Amino acid sequence: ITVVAAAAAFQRRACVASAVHVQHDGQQPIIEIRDPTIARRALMDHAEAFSNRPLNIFPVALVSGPLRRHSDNLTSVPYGPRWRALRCTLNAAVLHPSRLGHMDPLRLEAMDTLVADLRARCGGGSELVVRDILNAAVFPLVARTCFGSGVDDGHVLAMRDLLRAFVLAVDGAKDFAGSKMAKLLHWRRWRRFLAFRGRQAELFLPLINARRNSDRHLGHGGGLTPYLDLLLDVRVPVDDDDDHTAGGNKALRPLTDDELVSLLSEFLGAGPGTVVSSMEWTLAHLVLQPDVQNNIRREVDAVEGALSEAHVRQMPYMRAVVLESLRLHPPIPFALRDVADQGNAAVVGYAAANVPTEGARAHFNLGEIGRDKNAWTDPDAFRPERFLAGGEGEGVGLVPGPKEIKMMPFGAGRRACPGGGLATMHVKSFVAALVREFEWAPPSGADVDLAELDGFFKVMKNPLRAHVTLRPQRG
Ligand code: HEM
Repeated sequence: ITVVAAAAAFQRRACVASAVHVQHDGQQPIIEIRDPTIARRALMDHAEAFSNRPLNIFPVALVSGPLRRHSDNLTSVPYGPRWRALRCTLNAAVLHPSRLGHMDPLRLEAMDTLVADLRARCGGGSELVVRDILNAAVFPLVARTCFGSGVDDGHVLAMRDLLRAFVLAVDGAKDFAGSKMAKLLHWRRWRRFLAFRGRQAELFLPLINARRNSDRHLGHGGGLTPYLDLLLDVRVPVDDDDDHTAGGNKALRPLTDDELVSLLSEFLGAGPGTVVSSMEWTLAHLVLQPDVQNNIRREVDAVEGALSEAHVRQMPYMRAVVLESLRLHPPIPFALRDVADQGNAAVVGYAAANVPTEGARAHFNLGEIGRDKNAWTDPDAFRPERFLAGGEGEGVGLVPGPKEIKMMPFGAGRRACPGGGLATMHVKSFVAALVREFEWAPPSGADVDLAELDGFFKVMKNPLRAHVTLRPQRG
């Protein structure tokens, strides 16, 4: 959640001409990188220097003072043994490719719920705004991946509402970032913002304690282990220092309640918003390009029965569509890094004497990087075919390898997003179900507006409205 929140705090900059742009946000210089070659040099060749995010990633600190480091999540923890332990835990839980199929029962249930909801709303055919409908299906899926399938609907709804309110508050927090005077002027909103932390704890701690006191090791039976269970079992180094760990001080401890709340809210914040944003952008392009929709339908209609992970994994055109959507509309606008010293600033191509860059942040502009005209022909066009065999994007994956960056919607280097496989599996599966059951067309007398809004997530400025019609029964 901190990654996406941070992105919200720093809106898209006006200057798009140069590959690197420096400005101050009132507190520290921000070096914005828009060029994939510079991004690769920093994140791959100088990975060591660009492996941490800024500590003060929110416009205001949620937990301040010495307590701050004690409530780290994976996004904020410095690169080191604790980061490694947390990242392995997340991978082991749900993100490892071998685990994606274990989520089929939960995902298929969520897809059925979504299809039933849309059927009920569209009748013979009707115009719908889809974002909230998508979110209503995706959020419970992510919440149950996190807390287990036993969490009741009321609790899921409360978490969803809290997260939604938090997103709005982060967008609003820009007004009081930075200055004490602004905090005084906006004190009501500032206090409300700080209260989120407490409300998250109130919602999560009963679930954490219930799980802690249950026989949670029984009954997974080779199925999906909730993320929370793994967090309760993990032990992290007491001393988060590579030298000490290597030197023998390998004392371990369980995670604190504060850390658990941070990690769980990171999971709930990272998943649904990004996935729904990506689904909405993808559907918008399908509405605009019926030929693309039909190509997907050919792959989807070839599947008999449930759209399992194994089936969806075998759909090259669908994969290409989702990659193209992420290239053009990365749901998180920026990847952030610390630029600890002047030397690191030189790596990204900026070390001018007139702006001290010591202690700066690097903002990798993911949208601009994905539309680089040296990497792509006609970079602003939605053309999934580029990712098929023989296309200029053949071999491009979710996260770039060390040699070349052509797009990086999930970031790059050591701190790249570990959730890409899971997220794209969700997007592909839901879109497959929606294209199988419904025809998607523009609303009558209106067009689809592809304008972007860089808020907490990069979303459609005007939420997608589509004419949705139930397809005739097949076979
Ligand atoms: C379409 C969906 C998603 C997009 C576009 C996305 C994008 C990103 C980006 C751009 C970053 C920063 C990478 C960097 O700094 O190089 C990131 C980090 C992260 N994401 Fe995602 N993400 C998505 C879904 C998810 C999901 C589903 C999860 C977890 C369930 C997740 C968990 C994380 C975590 C934990 C980090 C921090 C990793 C670290 O610092 O080691 N993300 N994500």
